[in-house]
Amino acid sequence: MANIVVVFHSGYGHTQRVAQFVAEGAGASLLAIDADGELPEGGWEQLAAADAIVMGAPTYMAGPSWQFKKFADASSKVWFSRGWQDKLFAGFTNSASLNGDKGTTLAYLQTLASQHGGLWISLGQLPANSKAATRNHPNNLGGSVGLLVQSPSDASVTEIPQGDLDTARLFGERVAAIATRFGG
Ligand SMILES: Cc1cc2nc3c(=O)[nH]c(=O)nc-3n(C[C@H](O)[C@H](O)[C@H](O)COP(=O)(O)O)c2cc1C
Repeated sequence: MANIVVVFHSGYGHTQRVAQFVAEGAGASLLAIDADGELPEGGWEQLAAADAIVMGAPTYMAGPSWQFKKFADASSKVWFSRGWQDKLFAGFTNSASLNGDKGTTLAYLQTLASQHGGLWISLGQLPANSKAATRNHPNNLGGSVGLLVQSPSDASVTEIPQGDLDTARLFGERVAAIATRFGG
């Protein structure tokens, strides 16, 4: 079975719930970036051993949270030694608005993976964008580069639209299937 790590930051718990669904689908371990932008002890070693790294962050002001960015900046040490070269990568973001400029966060995550010499796994799901489509349908937000999730601004962590959570689980399954194909 492939060794997949979901590394994420979540300020208020919503992105953490999404990370749990991705991890469930992928059979992955969760690695949380804390409120100071730090990994727990052994976190960097866990990432070094991973076949695939799924990166997740909430969208704050049109980009990843500063805690995620601190993690990304700290990964420059790994970048320099090409430690993540040819690993599989994927990414997700969550924000309050339907759009909310999530695209810039995903583009950032994809670019970060590319700086590390990684291979990017896209979402791989058709959008549910017909008149009949609802927020209960997978990929109702129409992502392609990665997973998009909306947590309405007044929603508790248990009120994230089910279709987005289903999208997250399916995305995790895709990452696992591809990692296995790559020999993970
Ligand atoms: C500082 C800050 C900036 C935010 N900026 C955006 C934004 O640009 N677009 C958006 O749709 N939501 C924005 N939000 C809403 C969050 O993305 C949303 O509440 C998300 O669910 C938070 O995830 P978390 O609970 O994992 O921290 C912002 C929230 C905060 C605290």
